[in-house]
Amino acid sequence: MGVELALKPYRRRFAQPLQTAHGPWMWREGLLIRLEDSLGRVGYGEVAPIPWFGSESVAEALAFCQAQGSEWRSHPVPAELPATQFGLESAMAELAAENFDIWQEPSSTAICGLLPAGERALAIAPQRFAQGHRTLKWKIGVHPITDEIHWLNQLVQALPLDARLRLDANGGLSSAQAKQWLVACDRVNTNPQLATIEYLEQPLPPDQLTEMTALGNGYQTAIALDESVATVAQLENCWDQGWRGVFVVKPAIAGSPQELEAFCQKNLPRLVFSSAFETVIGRRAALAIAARCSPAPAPALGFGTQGWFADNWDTLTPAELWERL
Ligand SMILES: O=C(O)CCC(=O)C1=CC=C[C@@H](O)[C@@H]1C(=O)O
Ligand SMILES: [Mg+2]
Repeated sequence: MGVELALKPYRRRFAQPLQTAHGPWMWREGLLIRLEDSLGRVGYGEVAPIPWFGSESVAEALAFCQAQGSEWRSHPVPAELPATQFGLESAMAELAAENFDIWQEPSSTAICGLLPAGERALAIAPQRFAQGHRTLKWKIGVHPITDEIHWLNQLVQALPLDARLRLDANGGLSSAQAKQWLVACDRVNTNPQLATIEYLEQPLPPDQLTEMTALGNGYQTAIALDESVATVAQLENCWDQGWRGVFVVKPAIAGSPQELEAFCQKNLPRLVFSSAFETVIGRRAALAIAARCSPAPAPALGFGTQGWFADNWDTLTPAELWERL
């Protein structure tokens, strides 16, 4: 059965640059995939790489897909192209599914609201709460640590008691700064009058797993790995090295969805699913994986990424988005 593959690269601009310890992110580049079989069934997929997390670039994904031509199904996607593995496998899964369009976007209470880095988080947090989010995520390691810890203390004073806060350092802290942050987090988490800090995400670079394990054992506040576990291979490696803290998983850059689901079902890890700032096409596939891998009660989904771009693509269906490009 012939399956035709069509590709559409895209670029979309953040309304405001996303500030993280990796630096400002202004443009999200990606690649949409459309498959159609001889029966007229269609499947969409998305390649949404994050090269600074270790994935391939859009150019590498495009070169691979174009080089395959009509033979694209006869060659396995190399492990070095995890975002391409996700995109192609998701598109094939949708093509084979009876009807992918029974789609239900999760409610805001099930989604973690994303706050801008810096002091602006103080003004945006109430808006996220008003939108229904009860878990919020704040990027740290962007401004001087004394300023950020000062803003943290203001933020938790302003949040309702049932709020949960995730702090994401994107591997940008030194060991001393990570300890400074964990002291500040434990001070909040031992005060029953304040909101809870759910975890400190990727405090150190991925090559410092031993230090992060020690931090996890030395403080009350949990540590989550993100950049350390970007692919299924890295998930398995950290698991095999004994990591039992939180695993933040971005399905769009993790590689094969089937392999990811197998890892989840085999090990039942403490998982938080996270967006790669993909479009509706990648989002639906990633959230479908999260739904299959997250036993209730699941932690809030790290998919508060809609509305961060300067376009209206988040309001479109996959077919409408494909036609728009
Ligand atoms: O995880 C979330 O809640 C939202 C997604 C998110 O924070 C990220 C997506 C992609 C790259 C990073 O800037 C960032 C992260 O590090 O988790
Ligand atoms: Mg992160």
